[in-house]
Amino acid sequence: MTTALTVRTEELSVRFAGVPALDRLDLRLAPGKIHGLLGRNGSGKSTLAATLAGFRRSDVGRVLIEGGDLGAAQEPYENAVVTSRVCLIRESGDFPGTVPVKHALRLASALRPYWDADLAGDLLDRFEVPLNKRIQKLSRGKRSALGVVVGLASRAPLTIFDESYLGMDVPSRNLFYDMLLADYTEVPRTIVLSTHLVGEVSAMLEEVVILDKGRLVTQSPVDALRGRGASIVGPAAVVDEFTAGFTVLGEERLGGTKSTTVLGDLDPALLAQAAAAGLEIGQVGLQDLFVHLTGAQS
Ligand SMILES: Nc1ncnc2c1ncn2[C@@H]1O[C@H](COP(=O)(O)OP(=O)(O)OP(=O)(O)O)[C@@H](O)[C@H]1O
Repeated sequence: MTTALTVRTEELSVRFAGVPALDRLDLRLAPGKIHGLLGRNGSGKSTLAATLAGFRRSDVGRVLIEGGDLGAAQEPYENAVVTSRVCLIRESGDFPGTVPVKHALRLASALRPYWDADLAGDLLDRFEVPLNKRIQKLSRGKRSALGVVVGLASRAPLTIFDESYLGMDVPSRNLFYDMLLADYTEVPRTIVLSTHLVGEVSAMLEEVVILDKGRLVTQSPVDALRGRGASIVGPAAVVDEFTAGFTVLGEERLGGTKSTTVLGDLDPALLAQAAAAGLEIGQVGLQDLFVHLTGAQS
């Protein structure tokens, strides 16, 4: 049984040729949760993932990892005790291309103190990754699946998937999400899913970190974030009247019925007024909030 790790960053900045990819980030990733690391292309997700995993050094500020069998806070960079407990899976795979899959698995099992060989075998079967094929001969999707197998079977107390599953087709991604949830329930650990496919992963996430141009836009439990908006459904004219004055995130129409997504708190008096007017109030989708907060186009 592994013990989940806590991650903190203090004023974390990483620059490339003087240009900040991460700009003074103060974060805390609570242990034993599934965190979404969300941001548009170039927002700094991969840089943050690599810095948390100790692949990259910070220019200013620091990353601290603590809890579990690590105890007191330690920095991951050039720290083998920490990095053996942190598994970062990137889309590139980071595997040597010339060796067969089974060699890569042997290497992973030697490096990972919580490796579960039975789980690795089961996942390889489910994703149909051939053991004897050289990694460079695998299709992009199967290479991604190998990354996912290693990431899950490592059972690392901090596991980060940096868009590692994007090369997989939809059925394989759905299998990944199912296997991740099942194994996380059995062996809770701190999971970070970096993605811009917000709609696909939103049901799994407990907390989100949203980055934009290297800056922290928000860090929040998903429910609290969803509570920052609402969808109002009902006859179009009534919806329009009710939502006048709110910031509108999106609108959809089906015949005379309209659904408008708004930002802002709806207090109990307003909710009662909406119900009396025959309107239905629902939760706002994470994707809509993400688009609004980052100025992205859906
Ligand atoms: N090795 C590098 N050298 C120079 N600039 C880099 C390097 N890696 C990242 N950057 C820059 O840092 C910024 C953040 O990039 P990063 O890859 O972390 O973003 P991302 O959110 O993961 O993007 P994507 O979703 O497109 O993968 C970008 O402006 C990128 O061009």
